[in-house]
Amino acid sequence: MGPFPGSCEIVELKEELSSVQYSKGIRQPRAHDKGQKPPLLKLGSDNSLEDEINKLFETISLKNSSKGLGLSDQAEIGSSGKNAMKKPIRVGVSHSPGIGFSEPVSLKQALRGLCISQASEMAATKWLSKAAGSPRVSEAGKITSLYRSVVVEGGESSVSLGEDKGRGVEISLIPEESVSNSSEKMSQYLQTVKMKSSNLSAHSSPRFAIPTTEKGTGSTLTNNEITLKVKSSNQRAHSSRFAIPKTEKGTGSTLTNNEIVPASRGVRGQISKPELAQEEKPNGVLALSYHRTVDNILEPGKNPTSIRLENKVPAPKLRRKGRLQTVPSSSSAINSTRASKSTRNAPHLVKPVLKNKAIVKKNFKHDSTSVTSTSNTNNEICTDLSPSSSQLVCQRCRCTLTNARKESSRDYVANLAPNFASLSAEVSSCNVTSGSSKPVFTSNSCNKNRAVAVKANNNPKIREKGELSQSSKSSPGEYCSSTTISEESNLSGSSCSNKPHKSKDLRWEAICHVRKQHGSLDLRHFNLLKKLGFGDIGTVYLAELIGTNCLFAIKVMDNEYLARRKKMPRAQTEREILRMLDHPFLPTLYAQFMSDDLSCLVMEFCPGGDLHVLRQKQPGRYFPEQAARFYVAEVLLALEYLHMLGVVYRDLKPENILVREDGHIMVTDFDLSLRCTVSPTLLKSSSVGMEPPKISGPCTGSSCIDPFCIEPSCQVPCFSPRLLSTAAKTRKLKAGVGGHVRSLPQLVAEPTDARSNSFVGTHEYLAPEIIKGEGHGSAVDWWTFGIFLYELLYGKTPFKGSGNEETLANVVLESLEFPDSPIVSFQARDLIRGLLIKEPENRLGSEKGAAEIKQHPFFDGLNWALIRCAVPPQVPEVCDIGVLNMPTQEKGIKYLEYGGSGGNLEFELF
Ligand SMILES: Nc1ncnc2c1ncn2[C@@H]1O[C@H](COP(=O)(O)OP(=O)(O)OP(=O)(O)O)[C@@H](O)[C@H]1O
Repeated sequence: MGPFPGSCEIVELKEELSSVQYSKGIRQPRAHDKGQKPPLLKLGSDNSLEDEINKLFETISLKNSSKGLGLSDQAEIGSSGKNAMKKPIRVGVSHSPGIGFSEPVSLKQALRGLCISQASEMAATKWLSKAAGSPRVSEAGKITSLYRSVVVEGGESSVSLGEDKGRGVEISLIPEESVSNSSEKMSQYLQTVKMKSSNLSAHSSPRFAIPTTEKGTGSTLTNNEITLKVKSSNQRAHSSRFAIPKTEKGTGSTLTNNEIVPASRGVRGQISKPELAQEEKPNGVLALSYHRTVDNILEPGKNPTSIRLENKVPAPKLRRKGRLQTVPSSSSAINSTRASKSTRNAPHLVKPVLKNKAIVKKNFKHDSTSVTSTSNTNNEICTDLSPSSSQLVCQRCRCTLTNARKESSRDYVANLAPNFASLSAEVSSCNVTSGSSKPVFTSNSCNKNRAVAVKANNNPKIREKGELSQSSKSSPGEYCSSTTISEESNLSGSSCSNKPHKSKDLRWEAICHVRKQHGSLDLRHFNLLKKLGFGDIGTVYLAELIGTNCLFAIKVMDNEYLARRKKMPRAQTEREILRMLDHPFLPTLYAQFMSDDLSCLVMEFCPGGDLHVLRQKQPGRYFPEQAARFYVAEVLLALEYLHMLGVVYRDLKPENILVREDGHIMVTDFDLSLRCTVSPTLLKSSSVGMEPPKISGPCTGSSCIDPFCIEPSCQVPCFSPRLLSTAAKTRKLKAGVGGHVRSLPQLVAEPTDARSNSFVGTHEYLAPEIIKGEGHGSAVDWWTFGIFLYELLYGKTPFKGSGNEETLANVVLESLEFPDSPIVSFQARDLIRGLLIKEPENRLGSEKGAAEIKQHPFFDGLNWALIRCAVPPQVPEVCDIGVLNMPTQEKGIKYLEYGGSGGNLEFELF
C-alpha cells in the first residue's frame, strides 16, 4: 500500500460531506479550516475494495501516529489496519462550530463521508468485525486507565487518588499528558468506542456530543458533590461509580440535588457541578480535582472551585455509637423551626375510622380505641369532615369501602392521572369501615391484607363521581411544588394532613396519641426490636411504638456524621421527598424528629424483604413472568407518581423495592433522587381512529374484575397478555405504543424535560446518557425500569460485564440480547426493547411518561386502578419478620452503622 499523507482527518471529512469530491478515486485536497494540513486520502480506483480499505486504514494509522493534533477537534483513531477495532476509536468533538465536528461521528459515518461506495463500506464493516481480539479488552483497558487516574484509598477520612496516593491529599482527574480531563477522556473514549457500537448496536446513539457549555435555563444547582460509598450490606459485589457532569442542558429545571452519585450496587458518588464551571478552561475542557478532605465537600448554595471527593465509608468509627435513648433537643435549628412551624398546623378533627392494620398487633384494638377517643383534639390528626355517602364492599373480605369519594377528593393526582386517582381512591378506602365513631377492625381480615376485588369497578357511576370530586377538591399546591416543599408539612413531627390515603391508618392514630400524651415524640417512645439494615446515611431499625404494638421502620441518622461527611443534602432530599409521598407503593413517613443529635424518620415497616432477596429465592433465581409483571406494574405506578411530584427516582433496582406485609411493593431510598419542576402539558393526540380506551382485558364483561385473577374459572388470566391474532398483533406492533394512544388529549405531568448531569445510579442500571455525561432527565427511570424488568425475568441484568468498567462499556455499546432461557413472552421482550433504547429521546416513556409504558401490550388486561387489590405473587409470612427484642443493655446505647464499614474503600472513578 502506498504511503498516504498522514493527515487524514475523519472529522473534517465529515464536515465536508457535501463537497468532498473524488476524481478517479482521489479525493481533492481541501484547505482545512484551522490551517492544518488538508486531509488527503487516495483511493485507487483500480484496486479491490479490500485494498481500498487497507489504504484507508493505513492512512488512519498514519494519522493516529502523528502527534500534535488537538483532541478536541481532531479525529483520532487508535489503531490501524485490521486492528482498528481492537482499540477504542475516538472521534473528537469540536467546540467551535465550523471547525472539526459539531457532532461526533462513527467510523462508519466517516467512511460515508469519504464517499466510499456502499459496497466498500460494507466490506469495511465486515472486515472490521473480523478484527482479531475483543475490542472490549481495549475498551476495558481504556476505562481502567481512566479509573486509575483516580484511585481512592479508604482510610480514616483520607482519600488519595492516582499518583497522589502517597500524599492522599488531592485527586486530579486531569490526565497527565493532556489538557483533557477525565470527564472528557471518558466521553472521548465513549465516543471512540461508540464507533464500534454503531456496528454493534441498533440502539446506539449516533451522536457523541460532549456538552461543554451551560445550556440550561433556569437551572439551580445547590447540591453538588462527589460522594462515593461502599455498601457491604448488599449481596452485590462492591462496585464503583463515577460521573463527571459538564453541562446543564435542561430548560426550566431546578436541580437541587445535582450530584454525581455512582450508586452501583455498592458504591456511590456525587460530583458537584458549579465548580466545574469555574474550572472550565477556554477550550471547554474541564479541570477537575478531588480533595481528600471530606469537610470541603460542597455545601448547597456554595460554589467551590473544585470537585471534591467524599470518602463516605471509613468513618472514624466504623460503628458509630449514638445514643438512641435521647432527649429532644431544643437547641437545634431544625427543632426550633419545628417548634415554630408546629404552631401553624391547623387543628384537625379526626374521624375515628381505622383502616389497614398493616403491622399492628392484635391487642392494639383496645389501645386504638383510647387513642382515637383522645385524638380529636390533637392538632396533628387529619381532618375528616366529609363522610361519603357512597359505600363499596370488598368482594373477598366483605369489608365496607367507604369514603372513596372523600378520600379521592383530596388527591391532586386525580387531576393528573385518572388511573392513579381511581386507584388511589379505591385503595385508600379499601378495608375501611365507616360510619362508626370508634375504630373498628373489620372482622374479615382486612388485617390479612388479602387482595380484594372491589365492586367499585362495576359501578362506573361511583367511580366517575369519585374522580370528579377529586378534581374539584384537590389541592395541587399541597403537593406539586417539588422544589419548594412546604416546611409546615412535617417539621413539627408527623402529620397526615398531606397524606389523605393514610389518614385512617392505625399507626397515625397511635403516633398522634403518644405525641399528645407526652407532648412530643422521640426515640424514648419506641422499642427498638431489630436492626433491619444500614445504608449510606443511616441505620434502619424495626421499632415498636411503646404501648401500641404498632411496628415501624425507623431510620436513624447521626447529624454530626452527616455533616462531617457532607451527606446532609442527601438526607434532606430523602426527607423532603418522603414528606410528600402518599401512595400505596411508596413509603409513608409517619413522623420525623430529632433526638439528641440523631435525626429519625419513622416509616412504614416492610417485613417481606426486598425483591433482590426474593428473586434469589425463586426457582432459577428469576420470577415467573406473571409475578414480574405484577411487581413492575406497581413500580411503574410509583414512578409515575414520583415523576408527577417532580422526582426523578434514579436508583431503581430490586434492592430498593421492598415487599410489604401484604405482598405489594414499596419503593424506597430517595437520597439519590433528583427533584425538579413539573409543568403538566396537555398533548393533543394526532392519531385518528385509535383504539378506544380499554379499561380491562379479556375478562371485561365477565364477573371477574380481579386484574390478576388466576382462578381456574377464569379461563384467560386477566393479567396475562391477550392472545392476539397474528394480524392484530402485527397491527399493534406496527403501530407501536403510539398505536394505543387514545384520541383524547393526553396529559403529561411528568418532568420529561428535566435535566441533570449527575452521575447517579448503579452500574448495571446506569442509563447510557448518564455514563456519557450527556445530561439526563426522567427517561433514566424508564431505562432502569427496563433493566429492572429484564432482571426480574431473566435473573440477571443485560449489560453486566466482568467488571464495572466493562459493564459500563456494555451499557453504552452493546446491543440488547435476550437469553434463550427462560422463555419470556414476546410482549415482555418488546417492552424491554422499547425501554432499553440507548437514545433517551427515543426511549419508550420519554415523551409521555408512564402513560406510554402502561399502554404497552405487555400490560394488556391489567386494570391499573385495581392493581392494589390484586393478589400479589407472594405474601410474606409474619414469622419472616423474625422480630427479636434487642438486648436490654443495648437499649440505652445503640450503634449506628453506615454502608461500607467493611474496610478500605475502593473508589473507582473515571
Ligand atoms: N421501611 C423499611 N422496612 C423494612 N426494611 C427497611 C425499610 N427501610 C429500609 N429497610 C432496610 O434497611 C436497609 C437500609 O436502608 P437504607 O434506606 O438506610 O439504606 P439503603 O437503601 O441500603 O441505601 P442508602 O440509604 O444508602 O441509599 C435496607 O437495605 C432495607 O433492607
